[in-house]
Amino acid sequence: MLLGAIADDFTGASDLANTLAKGGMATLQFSGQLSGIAHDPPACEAGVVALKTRSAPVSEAVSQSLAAARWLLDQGCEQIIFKYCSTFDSTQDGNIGPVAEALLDLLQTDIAVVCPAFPATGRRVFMGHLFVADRLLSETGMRHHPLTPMNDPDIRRWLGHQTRGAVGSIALDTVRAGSASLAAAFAAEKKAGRRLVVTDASSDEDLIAIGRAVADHRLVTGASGIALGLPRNFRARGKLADAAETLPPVTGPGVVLCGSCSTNSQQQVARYAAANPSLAVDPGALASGEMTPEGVAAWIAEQGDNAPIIFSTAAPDAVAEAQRQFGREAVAGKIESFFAALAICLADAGIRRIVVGGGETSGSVVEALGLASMHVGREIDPGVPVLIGERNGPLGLALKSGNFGGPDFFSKALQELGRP
Ligand SMILES: Nc1ncnc2c1ncn2[C@@H]1O[C@H](COP(=O)(O)OP(=O)(O)O)[C@@H](O)[C@H]1O
Ligand SMILES: O=C(O)[C@@H](O)C(=O)COP(=O)(O)O
Repeated sequence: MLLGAIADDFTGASDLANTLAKGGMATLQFSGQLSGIAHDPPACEAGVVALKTRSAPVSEAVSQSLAAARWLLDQGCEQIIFKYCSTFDSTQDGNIGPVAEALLDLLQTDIAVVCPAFPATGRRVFMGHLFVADRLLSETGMRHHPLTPMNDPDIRRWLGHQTRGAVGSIALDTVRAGSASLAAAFAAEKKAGRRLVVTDASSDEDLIAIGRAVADHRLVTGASGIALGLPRNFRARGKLADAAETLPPVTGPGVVLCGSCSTNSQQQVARYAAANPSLAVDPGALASGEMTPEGVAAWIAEQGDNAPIIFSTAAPDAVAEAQRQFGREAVAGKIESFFAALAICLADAGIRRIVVGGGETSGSVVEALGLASMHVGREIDPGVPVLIGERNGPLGLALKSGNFGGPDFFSKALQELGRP
């Protein structure tokens, strides 16, 4: 393993794994529970460890990230990526800053880029501010996120709340001024003691230039865009086999599970539910025991050939009401546990294709299914690849970030999982 990554959620991990695989690296996605694979992981050039630490307490996020990093170093990784969300999902108390600083300490290094840009999905950083399409982050649906509402688009300031040390920055003009200028800017930040450097990027070319500039950095942090330029650094050193991997199609019954409440997911759910069997998860019915995973699995078994969708997706006022009634973490946990238990019932009853909406939701589902490692296949929509794991035979998954995917994503993903 040459390049190791730690992702703070599962959709983020598959987004990054997709970029590395498209860049020509033989890539595997591992689940955070490393105990099952620790001694004998399947061979790969890039390994992405998916954690569920985005909304975990800071100390847990740090300790799990360090454990994953140590494991990746033991596998021989020369560089570590810390992958967080392209909308920088976090609170003022963490977790991006504390994890990044702990990784700098572990790797005994004094500099790391911070760049959440992912232009293919409209995320750009300019003058330290994060934009989603033509809006500042704080003016998008991310201000209503159930767990990490993002109200400040200035990544330098937001990260500054989370870190012990001062945060540096490099502007787009410098990124575009050529590799010598960029290298000098990183050197200047390092000399000034600013270890985490928010770096502007607006295009794939910017990200490739940054990738070249950080070839010798032990730690790289960002969204999946930051990995665009990294595979070529290893290729230039003659380290990649460049062997094409094609995955077999996964046929068999399918299901869509969506726990994301993003604006995008709301539209995708409405579109899919209009043409397929659908069931809304009611937090109150979960709390009272009226709705159970077994009951819903039985309902799914009665549906016809069209893959049903089960969703807790709701508009911000309904989410706020459920949170007021049950508590923010409690209701999220209840819904995640429900999807996790449901996924087990379904995978053991013959479902072979599972499309999941939402990062936290995906983490619960994949961890519950006990999928230690997954192969990365073709891209379905920007940032979302086909994944294949093993549970009673091949199991095809697509883990969709709340904000990703076109309006017909769910039908497209089910089709792509089954396509040769
Ligand atoms: N109706 C709801 N009310 C309250 N919380 C919800 C509801 N539906 C989902 N959630 C919780 O909101 C969180 C959504 O996060 P996630 O799955 O990561 O989606 P996204 O990818 O959009 O961020 C999960 O913890 C989920 O359990
Ligand atoms: O970088 C991104 O936007 C995604 O890879 C990501 O992290 C997804 O997180 P969720 O939106 O919570 O699924």
